[in-house]
Amino acid sequence: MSRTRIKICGLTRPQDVRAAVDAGADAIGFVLYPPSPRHVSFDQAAELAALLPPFVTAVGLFVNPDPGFVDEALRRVPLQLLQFHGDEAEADCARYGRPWIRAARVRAGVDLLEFAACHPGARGILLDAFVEGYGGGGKTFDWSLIPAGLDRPLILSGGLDPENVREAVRRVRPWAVDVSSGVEVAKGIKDAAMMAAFIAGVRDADG
Ligand SMILES: O=C(O)c1ccccc1NCC(=O)[C@H](O)[C@H](O)COP(=O)(O)O
Repeated sequence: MSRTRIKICGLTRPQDVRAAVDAGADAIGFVLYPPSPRHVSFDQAAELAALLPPFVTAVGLFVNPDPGFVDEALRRVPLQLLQFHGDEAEADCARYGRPWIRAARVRAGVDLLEFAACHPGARGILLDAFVEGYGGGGKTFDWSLIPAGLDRPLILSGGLDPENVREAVRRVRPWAVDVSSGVEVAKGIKDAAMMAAFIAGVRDADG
């Protein structure tokens, strides 16, 4: 069984990027969505992404972006993966010719298999809670709503933290987990000990 990959999202400080990498994160998410309190500018994101060693993925996070905004981000920030977290259709994501993951905000009545079918080009589907402001809400969703038979990597997100991540991994067995609020002392300010505890919990659940 392959180990669960780990994305930590919403980093804004170099020391937090270094701590996340040292703790074993596989991917680092940069919020390129100005309304978010975790938003970073292209220059900030470029500085932070430059700290990533080989084999740690820089993820650019967008919410319903104008195409020109993403084009400029791709010119100025060394991103290996795009994450679309709004209401984007397949074509809105595919137009950049870069690998992407597509977030689904989960609540009762959302057909996740249909959602995935509407996003055939997405490398993975990130399942997040349905929160105000699109994401980063620190809220879990009912994991029993996750259907069997998703045809590509599932990234479990939404309200994960060092205390619940073992149960999350053991129950859902996702390809990856994603966390933001659960390893923070304030929005955008990550805590090294909390990140290390989160990753240790994932490794513990992987066995
Ligand atoms: O992090 C944000 O501020 C954010 C704002 C708007 C859309 C998405 C956002 N984050 C996307 C992520 O991938 C978060 O890690 C995910 O929503 C989980 O957040 P949390 O529940 O706080 O762990």
